[in-house]
Amino acid sequence: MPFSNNYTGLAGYSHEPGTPSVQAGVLLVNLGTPSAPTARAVRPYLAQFLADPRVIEYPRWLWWLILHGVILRIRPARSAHAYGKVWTERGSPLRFGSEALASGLQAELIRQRPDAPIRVALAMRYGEPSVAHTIAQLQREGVRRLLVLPLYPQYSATSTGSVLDALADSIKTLRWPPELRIVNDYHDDPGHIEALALSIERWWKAHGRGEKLLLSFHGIPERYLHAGDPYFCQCHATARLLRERLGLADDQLVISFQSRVGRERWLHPYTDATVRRLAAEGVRKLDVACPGFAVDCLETLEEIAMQNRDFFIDAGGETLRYIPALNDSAEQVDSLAALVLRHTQGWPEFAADYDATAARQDRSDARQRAQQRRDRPD
Ligand SMILES: C=CC1=C(C)c2cc3[nH]c(cc4nc(cc5[nH]c(cc1n2)c(C)c5CCC(=O)O)C(CCC(=O)O)=C4C)c(C)c3C=C
Ligand SMILES: [Fe+2]
Ligand SMILES: [Fe+2]
Repeated sequence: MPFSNNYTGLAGYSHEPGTPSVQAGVLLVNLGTPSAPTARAVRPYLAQFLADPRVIEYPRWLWWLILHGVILRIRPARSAHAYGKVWTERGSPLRFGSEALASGLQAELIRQRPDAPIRVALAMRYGEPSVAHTIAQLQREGVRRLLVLPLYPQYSATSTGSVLDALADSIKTLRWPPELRIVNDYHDDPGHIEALALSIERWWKAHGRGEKLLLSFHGIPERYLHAGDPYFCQCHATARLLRERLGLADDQLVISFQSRVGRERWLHPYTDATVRRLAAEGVRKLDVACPGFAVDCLETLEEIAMQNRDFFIDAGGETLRYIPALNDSAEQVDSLAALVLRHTQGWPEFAADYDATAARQDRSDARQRAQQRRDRPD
């Protein structure tokens, strides 16, 4: 199957056989998204997502019955309708946003390290291109050291932990896996906080400021917090650091959790209840940002910018303005490039005295010798 990421043809990387290979790679991983805004396409996506034991911690057989007996009969059509509202001619925002970010990061890493650039690839936890497929492709291109960077600033077992499962499964099928490093989270990375602050300030400069800033994070069942998931605390840490950096008073910034699924209690307070409460308390102009999402997606563009906007206005508010995710902005590209360079420090190709040109020649000679050995008739 051809490699489907459409930004792989960037300057500096030719994938023709016989060209010098790269040694270092970064694998960005995002959640994944359906291939079309139809119930037919949403169903297998939801089936894979919601069958993940990291996401739904219920007794397997009981959950299987509920998932296949109830949820997969109702939810695909409902979700497809929601996806239809945010779908564009470029496809799903999560997909093209993640691809644009990967492409921007690739260009920046080539700019910063022209002698030993790091190959950037994007995989999806659910759907295509899968983690396993993308790692196998990177290996064919000569990547021997790989930094895995899940696009989740805050660690949760349901999101980041699940990417680690996919990574572990992929490794099982490889005879000689690459050397691995993993970014567990970057919720308090100063460069990331600065990127968030700059992008919010840029937005305020263009549109003016609302009365309050609401930070809405994706929720998880509260039970997972009590079982030790650090996600809730990391969301609060991100929010506090951002509040301090923006110079906001305690009561100017509000935190809430969105996207609840099912009847169990999730992290509190809920976003829908919060926007209604703020309207009832007299807030007229509310700004909302979602710092837990690296790129915009259904949960920000439909749930916040449409659904919760309606809740706010129905409860007496005037305008709810959604401040876009970092997406492929220079702020995010720069902060992730810095993060990548920090996490790959000490890799031989980045040592000060490393001769990239000579090393490339060595590798290409070695590959040629290996090819000749393979071509030799036994
Ligand atoms: C911070 C990232 C995320 C966490 C944590 C997370 C937990 C989580 N999600 C569900 C169920 C659903 N999430 C859905 C969409 C969705 N979730 C995230 C991120 C996190 N989820 C993103 C980026 C998206 C958008 C995907 C897109 O295509 O744009 C959906 C699908 C949409 C729908 O049917 O509403 C479901 C379902 C659970 C149960 C959970 C933790 C237990
Ligand atoms: Fe989710
Ligand atoms: Fe949602």
